[in-house]
Amino acid sequence: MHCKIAIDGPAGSGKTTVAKEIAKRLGIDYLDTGAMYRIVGLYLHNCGVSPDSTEEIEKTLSTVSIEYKDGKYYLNGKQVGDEIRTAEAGIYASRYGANPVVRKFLTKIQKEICATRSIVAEGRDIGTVVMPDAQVKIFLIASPEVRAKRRYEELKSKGLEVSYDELLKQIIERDKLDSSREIAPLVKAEDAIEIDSSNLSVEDVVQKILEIIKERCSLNFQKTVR
Ligand SMILES: Nc1ncnc2c1ncn2[C@@H]1O[C@H](COP(=O)(O)OP(=O)(O)OP(=O)(O)O)[C@@H](O)[C@H]1O
Ligand SMILES: Nc1ccn([C@@H]2O[C@H](COP(=O)(O)O)[C@@H](O)[C@H]2O)c(=O)n1
Repeated sequence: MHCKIAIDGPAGSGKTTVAKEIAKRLGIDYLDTGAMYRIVGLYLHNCGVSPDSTEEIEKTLSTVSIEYKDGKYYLNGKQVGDEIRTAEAGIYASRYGANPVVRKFLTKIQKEICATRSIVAEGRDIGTVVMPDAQVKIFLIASPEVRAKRRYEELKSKGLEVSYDELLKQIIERDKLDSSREIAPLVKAEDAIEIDSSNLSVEDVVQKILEIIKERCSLNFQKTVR
């Protein structure tokens, strides 16, 4: 039986870092659904389509293909790079991600990817919409200040000129957009376990989640989990 692990939470709480590490240790696939919203948000923005124009979005997406193969994402057959990792792409993802047509388009693809394998999927609505039947649902949080500081360190380490105050403002804006939208808002699933990573190391969080997975999934841990 496949083991489905859903990790939801706000920007910068550590979902990607933790999900990737858990997938690696268990030898299963990992899906970053945020990357898919970033791809679509950036594409629609660059096409000059307004986030509110459902008809135009529908028409534009009818010629778009998003694929996921071996941990890489492809837009119309071309592999996507770091251009989706900017703060601006995150804002576009949030803005267009509130549109029902965008959510329907991406949720269908995400469900298809998750249906056929054991997987760790991370995002905002995995435990509530994409994989409501997941055996393990984690709601990973951290204070906005801690998340902004982490993002600041991360972007600085990539040589980007960033302002902590600006990042904090963007994180608070994205939190608001993600949790207040009508469709598939960022909300803790009833059966999700909340973990506050504000004062935990990455390893602490990974170990906590692996313990929960061990209890609920019959994956062969002997050979994979250290
Ligand atoms: N527990 C932690 N302690 C310290 N740093 C962390 C922790 N978890 C993640 N980080 C760091 O914080 C930054 C953001 O982490 P990550 O990208 O995994 O967050 P995220 O929740 O996926 O964010 P987003 O939703 O915006 O993609 C990364 O540089 C990561 O290394
Ligand atoms: N399942 C998801 C995942 C992401 N989003 C939106 O995309 C933005 C970027 O996500 P990151 O994880 O890369 O930060 C995010 O702020 C959400 O607005 C979503 O709606 N559903």
